[in-house]
Amino acid sequence: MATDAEHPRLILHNFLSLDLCRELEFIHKSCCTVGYRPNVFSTTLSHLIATNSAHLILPFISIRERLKEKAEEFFGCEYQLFVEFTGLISWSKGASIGWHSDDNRSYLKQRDFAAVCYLNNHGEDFNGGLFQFQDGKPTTVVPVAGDVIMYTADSRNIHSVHEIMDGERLTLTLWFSRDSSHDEDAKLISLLSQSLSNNFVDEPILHLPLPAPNNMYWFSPDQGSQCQSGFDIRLARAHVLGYTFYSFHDQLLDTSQNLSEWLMSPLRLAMEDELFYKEFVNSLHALQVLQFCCWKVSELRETEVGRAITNVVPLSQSLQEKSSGWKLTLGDHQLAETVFRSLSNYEDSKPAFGWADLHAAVFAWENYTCKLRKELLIRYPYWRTYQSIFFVPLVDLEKEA
Ligand SMILES: O=C(O)CCC(=O)C(=O)O
Ligand SMILES: [Fe+2]
Repeated sequence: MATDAEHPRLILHNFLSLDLCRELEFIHKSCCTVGYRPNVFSTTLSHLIATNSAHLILPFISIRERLKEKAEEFFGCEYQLFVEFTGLISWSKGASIGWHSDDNRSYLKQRDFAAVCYLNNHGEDFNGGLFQFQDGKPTTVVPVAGDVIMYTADSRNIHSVHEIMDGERLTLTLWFSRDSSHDEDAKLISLLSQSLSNNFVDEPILHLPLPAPNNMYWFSPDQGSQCQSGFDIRLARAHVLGYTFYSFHDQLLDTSQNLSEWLMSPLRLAMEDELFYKEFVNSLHALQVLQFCCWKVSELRETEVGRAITNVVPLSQSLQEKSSGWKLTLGDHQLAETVFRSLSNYEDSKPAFGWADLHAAVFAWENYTCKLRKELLIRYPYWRTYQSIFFVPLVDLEKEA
C-alpha cells in the first residue's frame, strides 16, 4: 500500500510464511535474553553466534535480503542499503513505547528505514500492543503474523506501541542504513570467523548451545533495582510448557548459590511426576529441544511410528536410586506465567506435548541442527570472500564447489 509522500511507509500482508514465523518463534523462545527495556526480551544474530548456535542465523538470511530489496525499491534507493540491525524482540505484559522516531538518539542517526515483521497475532497470542502512527494513514496497525510494516526512521514517521495487556508479542525487527560503516554483515562475519575457528570446521558435528552469562537470563520485575525476586527465563519457558529441570550432582549444594552453575551443567527434564532419562548438556540444550517440539509437534506425530518410550521413569523411583537429584526451582511461578504464557496456552493447563513427542523431537532436533550446520559451513566461505551475508540457493553453491 503506497501512502502519501509526507509519511513514506508501506504495509505488506503475508510477506512471511507462517512456518517461518513459527521457526523464528522457536529460535526466540529457546535463545532469547532479557532485553534493553522492562518486560522486553531479545535475540540478536550476534548473540546466536556467541552462544554456539551460529547455524540458527540461517533462517534469517533470505528474509533479511527480501526486506532490504523491498525497502530499496519502495524508498527508491536501489543498491544503497545495508542491514544495520536484525533481531527478534518480544514484549510481555506492561511493555510499551511512547511517541518516537527510530533515529531519535545521537547513536541511532545512521538508521534510515525500519522493517517490523509481526510473528504472532493480536487477540490470539497477546492483547494490547497495537502500533500507531501519529500522523498520516494508516493510523493503527494491528499485528498479524506474516505482515510487515516499513517506514522511514525519521520524524516523518513518529509512532508508538500500546502497552501489552496480556500474552507475549513477537516481532522480527530490522533497521537499514545508507552508511556502510554500520553494516551488520561485517560484524557478523567477523564473529562467525571466530566461532567457526574455535570448532572443527570440517566436521559437521552436532552443535550444542553454550549459555551466555546467567545474569542475561535473569528476569526481574523491577529492572534496575537489585531486588531478589524474579526468575531465570530458561526455567520459566520450560515451566509454561509444563516441564521442570532436574540436576544430578554428587554433592549436596546450596540451591540459591548454585542454580546458575546447574543451569550450565547436564540436566534432565521432568513433567508432573515423571522423569525423562535423556541427559541434556545444559539448560539451553534442553530448552531448544522443548521449543523445537512445540514448533514441530504435529509433524512429529505424523511421521513417528511405534513411539515406544522406554526412558521415562517415575520421579520417586529415580530419586530413591539417585538421592542427589535436585529440582531446579523457578521461584515466582505466577510472575513467570504472566510474563510468558501466550493467550492460547491459557485454555487448558495441560502440557501441549508428552514424552513420545519429546522423544521424537530429540532426534528431529539433532537432524535439523546438523543440516543447518552443514549449510552454514557451505555458505560461510562465500560470505567471508564477499564480506556480505547473502542468499543463494544451495544447489548453485554446490555446483560451484
Ligand atoms: O514492534 C513494533 O511494532 C515497533 C517497535 C518500535 O517502535 C521500536 O522498536 O522502535
Ligand atoms: Fe520505533
